[in-house]
Amino acid sequence: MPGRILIVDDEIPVTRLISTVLGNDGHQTDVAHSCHDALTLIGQYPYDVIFIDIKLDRDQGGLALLKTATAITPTSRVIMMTGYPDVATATEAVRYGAFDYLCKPFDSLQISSITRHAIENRRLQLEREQFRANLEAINRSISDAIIMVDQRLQLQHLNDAALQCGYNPAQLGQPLDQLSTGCLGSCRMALAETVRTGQRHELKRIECRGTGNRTRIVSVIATPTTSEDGARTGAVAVIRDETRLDDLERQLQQRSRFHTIIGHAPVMQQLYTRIEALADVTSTVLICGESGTGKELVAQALHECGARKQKPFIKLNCSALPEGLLESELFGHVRGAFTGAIKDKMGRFQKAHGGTIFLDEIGDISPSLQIRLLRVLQEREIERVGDTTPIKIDVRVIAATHRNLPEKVRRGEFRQDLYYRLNVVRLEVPPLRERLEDLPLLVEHFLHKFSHKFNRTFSSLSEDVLSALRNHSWPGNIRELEHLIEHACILSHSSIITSDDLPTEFFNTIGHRTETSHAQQPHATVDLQETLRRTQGNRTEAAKLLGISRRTFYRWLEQQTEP
Ligand SMILES: Nc1ncnc2c1ncn2[C@@H]1O[C@H](COP(=O)(O)OP(=O)(O)OP(=O)(O)O)[C@@H](O)[C@H]1O
Repeated sequence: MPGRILIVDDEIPVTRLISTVLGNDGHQTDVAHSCHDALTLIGQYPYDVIFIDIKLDRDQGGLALLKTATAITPTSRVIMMTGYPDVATATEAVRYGAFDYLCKPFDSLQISSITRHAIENRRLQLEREQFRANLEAINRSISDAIIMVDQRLQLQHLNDAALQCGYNPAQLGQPLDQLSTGCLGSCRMALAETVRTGQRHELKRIECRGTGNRTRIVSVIATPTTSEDGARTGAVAVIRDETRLDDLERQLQQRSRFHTIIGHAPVMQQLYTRIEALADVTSTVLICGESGTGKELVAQALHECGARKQKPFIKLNCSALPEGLLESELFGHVRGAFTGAIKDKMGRFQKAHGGTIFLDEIGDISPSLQIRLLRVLQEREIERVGDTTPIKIDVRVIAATHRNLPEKVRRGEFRQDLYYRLNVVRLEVPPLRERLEDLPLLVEHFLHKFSHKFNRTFSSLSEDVLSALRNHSWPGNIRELEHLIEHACILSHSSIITSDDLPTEFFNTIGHRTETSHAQQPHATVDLQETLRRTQGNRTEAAKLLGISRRTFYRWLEQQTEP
């Protein structure tokens, strides 16, 4: 490989010889006969090789030039020449950075060979440096943290991203087990494991507490490193921040519907997870929650999720029937058991055999029925009314109540032993006011439902209605919302539900704090007559102009015209 070479010697025959030989080898050569000339040339061009005579300028001037030249152009390979070789000078020259040493007299073969080696050596060094620079650029630019250790588990390398994981360059050379990054150090454990076993070690989606207060989700892959001859040299860990991916996946996994239950609020996600976990648990489940929160839907989902889903799901509202009738509904009766029992009747427990029975409003059953139910739950067998023959049943019992059962137990109105039997597993269904973020989703669901039912299209709610809904306290929960939307759909003349379509009572309910609460009273500064004049008597336009509903406008108008 041809190079550019400087030959520095005050002996003209020497410079001529070298120049001729190297010129013949295809190199480009420059010659200097003094230190001064040499430095001028070195300052202009980074030579591949520089030949310097040690005795330059009739002194040891060559060594001084060597020092200066290697400082100016550190990658140039300097070959020292002397006619009086001795070990001390050679050692000194190498110490100052000379690449090699040539003793006079030398022949053309020696010149060619030493130059070739020097150029090759320089090329390799430059290549290595370029490689290192590239590697560093890559290291800096990638967002994955990279941590390298040697076989003794001493920290060898960190990239910029590793600083985010709590490492810092001052720790280089320190043993891993003495490093503190303010976390559990899972990545260090992975590295140690890889060094110990020589195997790749992977940790998926673990928490990384690194710097700052933000906990990140990261994946770690530790891989063994080896030298060229295959000997193990340590391990490298790549730590990838997957927080965003994890968040997105979590969002994707968040369900806005579970069986027939609508809702994507975090409390609902927890509920869905619990329902799934309980799907095949045979223990009694007690579903608690205010009226209208969807307890029945939860019971249904529990049944649908489990292995019994092909079998019957039988429900019974325990507060809907008088005691005698309820008893016969639950357990069945035989002909003649009581007046009017003209034939045998199968009870709901028997009908639910193999499946699930859902006992709604369990808190309302009478004390005598409580005893009978307790026995059924304990013995898993029933006796029909008017018959003492026990009948085995295989039924999963799900009960629900909107009442405070512990309070009823405390007051002696509900048997404690039955409460414990029912309360083996308990599910709480949150009230709507605790998951108002689900309002738009529920509204959309019901608009869709009533579009279907009334064979019309209800697409949305006006902004003021939506904000009124958000400010309502929802004592009747989702049932109340469902009825409200149904009412509005019936009254609505368009596909958009406005506040005119809502029942007046809705605006009078406690907890309502919206436009309508300020709409109860016309603001003193609002001149309705003036607004009407501006809209040429058009009341709808006037209401719009004031940003209130038409109905509110009428009410204000009435109030302002009252004597
Ligand atoms: N999450 C929900 N998604 C869709 N509809 C719901 C939801 N929760 C309740 N509903 C609807 O609201 C109404 C009342 O629900 P459900 O009967 O399940 O409530 P509940 O808690 O059992 O009431 P109660 O205590 O009065 O028996 C039903 O029409 C039901 O479809």
